[in-house]
Amino acid sequence: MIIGVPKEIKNNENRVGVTPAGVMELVRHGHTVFVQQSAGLQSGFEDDEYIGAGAKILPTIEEVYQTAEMIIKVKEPIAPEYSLIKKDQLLFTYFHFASSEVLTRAMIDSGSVCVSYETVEDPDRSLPLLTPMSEVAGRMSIQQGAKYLEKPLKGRGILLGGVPGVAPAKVLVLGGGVVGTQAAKMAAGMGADVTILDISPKRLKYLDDVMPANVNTEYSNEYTIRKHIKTSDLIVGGVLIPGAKAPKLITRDMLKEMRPGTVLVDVAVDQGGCFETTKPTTHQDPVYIIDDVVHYSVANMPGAVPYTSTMALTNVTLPYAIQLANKGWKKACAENEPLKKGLNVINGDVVYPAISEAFDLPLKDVNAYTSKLD
Ligand SMILES: NC(=O)C1=CN([C@@H]2O[C@H](COP(=O)(O)OP(=O)(O)OC[C@H]3O[C@@H](n4cnc5c(N)ncnc54)[C@H](O)[C@@H]3O)[C@@H](O)[C@H]2O)C=CC1
Ligand SMILES: CC(=O)C(=O)O
Ligand SMILES: [Mg+2]
Repeated sequence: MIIGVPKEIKNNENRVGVTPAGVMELVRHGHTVFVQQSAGLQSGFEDDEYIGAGAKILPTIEEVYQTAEMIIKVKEPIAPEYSLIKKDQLLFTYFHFASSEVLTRAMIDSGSVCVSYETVEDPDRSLPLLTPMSEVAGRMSIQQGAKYLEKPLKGRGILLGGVPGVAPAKVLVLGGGVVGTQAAKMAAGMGADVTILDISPKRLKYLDDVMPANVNTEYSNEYTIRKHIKTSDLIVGGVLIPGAKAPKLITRDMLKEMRPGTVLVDVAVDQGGCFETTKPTTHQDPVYIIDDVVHYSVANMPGAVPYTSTMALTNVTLPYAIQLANKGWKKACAENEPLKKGLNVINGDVVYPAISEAFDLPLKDVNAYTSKLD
């Protein structure tokens, strides 16, 4: 198969879809890989390293999309990329469709086949291609939160760990999945007083067993959220209903209950955000303030630490990319149930229920495609 790896063009998106090691594996399986010039530079990979691994370099993004049967990238295509996508082209990347009707309709209109990293789902309901980036973003949420709590950056001016004789900051984590667990671990390590809320009793039990003594767990509901926000200094949003719009757990009126300088980090922004006042921001301009509450809602947090993130992402995506390239998407998905869950849009049809629900679009049975092998 002819594979294309474009350079990411989203603001401060410094990751790349395939590393030179990944190129070498794909080439070894008999595929041809075209990498856009300087696509890996921000992640520490020079063009020469890709050439050494067997890639061919193309100077422009247009040529990459024009040449490739399958595109492997990191973030969802943004407006300037829409017209580059060809009918029947296979796109393997994050899409987060439920947060953008414009993107959903653009991919429907393109006639392409969209396999979303974030909805590939193992039988235990874990999301293997989202997990490493959630680990990065969860850890980063505390780093960013601690920074924006500083007074010159308009935060409350409190140190997460406090000092001897002065109480630490309170950190509230909504959702105890991958993001929430990593956030809680980091905040606890810095000495904060941490509370994790989740709706899964099984998850709460697990967290209670593994977390240190300065982390408490509570069942998530509006009552508990309203109680905690009054005294929390940093609130991290990490809830997820796979493929769907995030539930709005903190509503606009609740901001008035918070103390001035409270910091909200909405990691769930890529699925629409779990705070009503969330709107996506960029690494260039990451925060805004409403009712004296600082909002941080960067939709591609791992893009700021590409040395860590590109390796972590491609470690997990490559085995699936190889299957897609070796067998073609129909056979690969027919033979691999977790990968089949990644199919979101096929040749103009939405095949993932939560996306059809989000925008009231007709849903086509994915098996209508994968059971008919050419
Ligand atoms: N902004 C960014 O750069 C990044 C964003 N993300 C996003 O972070 C979000 C979380 O991802 P993961 O932690 O991997 O998901 P996950 O599936 O591991 O965890 C989600 C947790 O939310 C819980 N939950 C669901 N409804 C809830 C409610 N009403 N109250 C409390 N908890 C609730 C679930 O029980 C689950 O434990 C996703 O939207 C993901 O796309 C992930 C990586 C980077
Ligand atoms: C998951 C996601 O949105 C990211 O890694 O940017
Ligand atoms: Mg207020």
